[in-house]
Amino acid sequence: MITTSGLTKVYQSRGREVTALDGVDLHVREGEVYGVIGQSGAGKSSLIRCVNLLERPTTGTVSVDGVDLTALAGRGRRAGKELREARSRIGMVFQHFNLLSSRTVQGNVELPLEILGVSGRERSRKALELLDLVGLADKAKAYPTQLSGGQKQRVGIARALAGDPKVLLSDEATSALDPETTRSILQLLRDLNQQLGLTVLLITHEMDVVKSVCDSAALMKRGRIVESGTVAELLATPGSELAGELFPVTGAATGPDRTVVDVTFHGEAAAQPVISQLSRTYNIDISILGAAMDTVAGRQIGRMRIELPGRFEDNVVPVGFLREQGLQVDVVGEEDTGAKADTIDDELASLVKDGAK
Ligand SMILES: Nc1ncnc2c1ncn2[C@@H]1O[C@H](COP(=O)(O)OP(=O)(O)OP(=O)(O)O)[C@@H](O)[C@H]1O
Repeated sequence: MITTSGLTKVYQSRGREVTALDGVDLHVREGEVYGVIGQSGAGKSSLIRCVNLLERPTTGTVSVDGVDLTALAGRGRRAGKELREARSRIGMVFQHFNLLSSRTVQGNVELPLEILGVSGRERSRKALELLDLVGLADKAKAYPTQLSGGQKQRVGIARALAGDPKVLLSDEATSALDPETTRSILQLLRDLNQQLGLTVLLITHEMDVVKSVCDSAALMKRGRIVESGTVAELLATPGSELAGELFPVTGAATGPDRTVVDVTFHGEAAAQPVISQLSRTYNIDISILGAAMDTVAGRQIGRMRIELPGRFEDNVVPVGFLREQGLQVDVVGEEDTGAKADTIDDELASLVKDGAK
């Protein structure tokens, strides 16, 4: 739904060049909620502003719903109209809401419809329908100053939906809100994503935002995307910084001759009682050193750091059992996990053969 290829943005600032985007390739699938996370100055705002061409990229292309927006830009009056039309199908939600204080709530939602030339009656019908959708049907005649931050953002979202967009861009939409209001706005974005099939690209500096609503995420640093994928893919990537931050687990071995293992659960495996099965099958005591279980984008997912008695060599079979259950297992402190994994497979194979004999 959204693709950027080799996107760069270089600003000229007081006689020197600032590279805000340095070759960004982004792929957002239709119907997903995609989060771009990064620290201040990483280039997130520049990226989102280049996606709807509020900011013209220095090089590279942006296409949204199959339309190459960069090709539409700067081709005289007619192309300008095409670009405006394409933009009207991309909704945008801002951190500070950007509502007009002189207009009522309904008037704010009607504004983009006025620009699109929609008739008065139809504008009013559409605005009231959208206000109902975001849970503000009773605030149509209120003014922005009479609303809470969360309500203002709901108006901002209703306004962003006025042009029936297929894509919603969210620029730190919850950064100015308290945690509870943040949750309700994120839930609204998720509901709209599901009810309307809306594709949502959001930028944030808060990992909790990614955790609670995103299907996929990308980590930005110094104008580049350094990691990206679905949450499940990220969790399955050993050493992924995003996965580590989404599911931080800590805890050190409680003594010598212990094996510490990080187990990541997702998909069907998350619902199975694997730890108790492991304990019963091999008659071993298992200590949980740390855990982070959560529902991410509606799926149960998590990570647990457990400790098994004995050295790694003594735990080859239990570790193999966990892997057989479809879990991702990383042995903490084992340097060459790839080689170890092969060793485990070989040893398991020979154990199975021995058993058959
Ligand atoms: N209009 C501009 N002129 C000059 N430099 C700019 C401009 N806009 C952004 N920059 C610079 O580009 C870099 C990336 O900024 P950007 O706002 O995209 O990052 P960000 O990740 O969104 O940060 P924040 O979360 O603080 O908004 C920064 O070094 C910033 O100073």
